[in-house]
Amino acid sequence: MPRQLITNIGCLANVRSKTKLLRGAALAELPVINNAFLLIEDGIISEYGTMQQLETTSDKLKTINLQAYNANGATILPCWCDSHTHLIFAASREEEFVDKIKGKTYAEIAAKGGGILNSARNLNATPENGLYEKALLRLQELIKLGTGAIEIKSGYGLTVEAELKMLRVIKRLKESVSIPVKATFLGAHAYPEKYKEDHEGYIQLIINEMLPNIAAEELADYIDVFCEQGFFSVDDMIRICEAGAKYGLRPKLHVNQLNSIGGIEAGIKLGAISLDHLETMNDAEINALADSNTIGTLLPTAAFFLRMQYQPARQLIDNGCAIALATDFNPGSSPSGNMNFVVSLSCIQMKMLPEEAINAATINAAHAMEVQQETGSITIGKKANLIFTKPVSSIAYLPYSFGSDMIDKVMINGTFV
Ligand SMILES: N=CN[C@@H](CCC(=O)O)C(=O)O
Ligand SMILES: [Zn+2]
Repeated sequence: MPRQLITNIGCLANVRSKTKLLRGAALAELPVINNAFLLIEDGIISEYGTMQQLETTSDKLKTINLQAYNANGATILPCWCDSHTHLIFAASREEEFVDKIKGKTYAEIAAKGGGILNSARNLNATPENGLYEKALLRLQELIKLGTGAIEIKSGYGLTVEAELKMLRVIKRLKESVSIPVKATFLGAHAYPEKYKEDHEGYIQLIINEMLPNIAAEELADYIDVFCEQGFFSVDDMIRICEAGAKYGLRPKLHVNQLNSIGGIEAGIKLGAISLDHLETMNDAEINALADSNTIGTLLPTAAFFLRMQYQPARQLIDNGCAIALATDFNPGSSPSGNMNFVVSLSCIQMKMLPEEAINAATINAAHAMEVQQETGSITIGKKANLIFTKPVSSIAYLPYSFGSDMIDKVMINGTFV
């Protein structure tokens, strides 16, 4: 691939010489270079600076095989990293959406076989190829919306075969797209119908059947549990994560979505890389998270779609927690994988500063899926996974203009998609 020189960048945002997880006041610092250039070699960022510096130190850039692209004043930022999705599903669930409009709660819908079990029935009936085709289309659409790294969970299978099927689909996606993809095993998403009265039996199935098979095929990077009243208890979560740890799977966990039942404290003790959702947090839990190395991943579109209280982002940031933002893309509680909207919503409803939201959706989110050495900032040696915006008056215009498509082009590994 030729070397690419991008010139006349109005604002090159999130430029960092070092990769570091951000917390507290540092989350609000978004380093930028105005009137910048960027050099890409073999899809990797190799140099950047001001246009003035380019004119004075341009010897290296005068060699042959240089492809030039004039950004004409566009803002360029690293692609979004979406560190929490349920991208593999067989069918949408808009009938439940209408039921909710008519007054049913998430818990009521789940209790009568809707929700996760509805998705599991559909997924079990869908062949692997069909699931793969649908998921690939969704993923290609998300990349065009600026997503340059993604985590995808299983958890709509809930049988040995169907959980393996989902994870095999994720493995195929890893091979088909050129962005980093991480796979999380979420067999403990809900108790399936067959094990409604035998929770212990299902936990045994996860530990003794699912996990060994997943490990044998090397299908998962992480393990997840939906720790919630009516789903998996804290003790269940501990047992399942300890079993996952034997196969080297670090936890990324669903906790404190509806109720605070001890998932934060246990998740931190389990060494979770991230604790996700966090709509319901008390002061002690916020302090415990702040004192830990675990990242709190906020999923504001799930709160938006379920008409719940938003995550207490201000309190979390002001108390020193490291936070990331993600879409939670799934057919039940967040049927959108649009990170641009997540960033807007975080500013509008959770009072995050635009700089905080952009950092939480890029560099911190990259840490929440351990791709921070590959992407998440404009750093020499990282992938040229970049968002080129339409003309904007400032960085704040991006979240401010919610619902408008402000992306002009997306580049993945140095190639426009
Ligand atoms: N809360 C648990 N799991 C998903 C929702 C799953 C569903 O409703 O299908 C979530 O993260 O919101
Ligand atoms: Zn989720």
